[in-house]
Amino acid sequence: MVIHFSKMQGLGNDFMVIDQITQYVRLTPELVRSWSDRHFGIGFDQLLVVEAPKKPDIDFCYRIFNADGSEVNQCGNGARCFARYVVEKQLTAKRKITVETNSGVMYLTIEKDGQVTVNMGTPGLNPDRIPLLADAQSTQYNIAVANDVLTVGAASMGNPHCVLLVEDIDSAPLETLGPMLESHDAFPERVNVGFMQVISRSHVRLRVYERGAGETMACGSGACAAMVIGKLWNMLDSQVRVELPGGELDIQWKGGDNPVWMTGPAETVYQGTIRI
Ligand SMILES: N[C@@H](CCC[C@H](N)C(=O)O)C(=O)O
Repeated sequence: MVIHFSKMQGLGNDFMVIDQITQYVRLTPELVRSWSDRHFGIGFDQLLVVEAPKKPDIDFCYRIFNADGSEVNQCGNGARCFARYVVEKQLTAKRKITVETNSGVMYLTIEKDGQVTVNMGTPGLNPDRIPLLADAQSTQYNIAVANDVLTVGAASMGNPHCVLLVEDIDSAPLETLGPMLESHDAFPERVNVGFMQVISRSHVRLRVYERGAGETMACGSGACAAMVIGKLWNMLDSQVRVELPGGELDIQWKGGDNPVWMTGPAETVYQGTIRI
């Protein structure tokens, strides 16, 4: 059987995208891992799957798998690629697209310049929603890691994130702390780990060690979570430029129950087929 796919990227966070409307493949963690392998497979951080809507008022269902084969509920850079994919593949002619993920509904808008704006929804700050094992909601949590206690912020953007403030992201101990925090007992569903350097109230630098994928060139939901946490720490304004190794995102959040808005690029790298 031959599967048609697109290879896409948003700020270097790269994806294999498949359409499960006009073709069908039974996805298993083993198959996803074999495709994600950068030496023996196609190579990607996440697999994005386009499915037919299950409800009225929804255009598509959007499923996400990490490189390690785990299925997750959110991918911000992926959402921008998803919007470009369904239009390029002529699955819709709409420029405003409503998609349903396992964690809720997302609204994607393709701008005139080709960038995509995503309504990422309201951040979840309650520990149960993140999920994080903590007695009460707080803007800062102390986590014991390797004979040290780290102070982190935590939020759900549909997926779990924790964020550490660092002086310089280039020298941040991402390779050691990233995996330790990713699978720390305090985060029962594991966590994406952001290292944020605040440059000014409207500009941060960020590196993210992603759950199930390791360090990526950019993490859209991680950029949103970092902005939310930086604003809760009163270090950031409502509109912030988040600079990641792969490029920049514009993130807006007015606080409270307002949604987080993310704008950035998305691009098809090539289209291909693979036999399974
Ligand atoms: N790269 C993504 C996030 C992908 C999922 C994440 N690794 C998780 O496990 O939650 C983004 O751009 O948001």
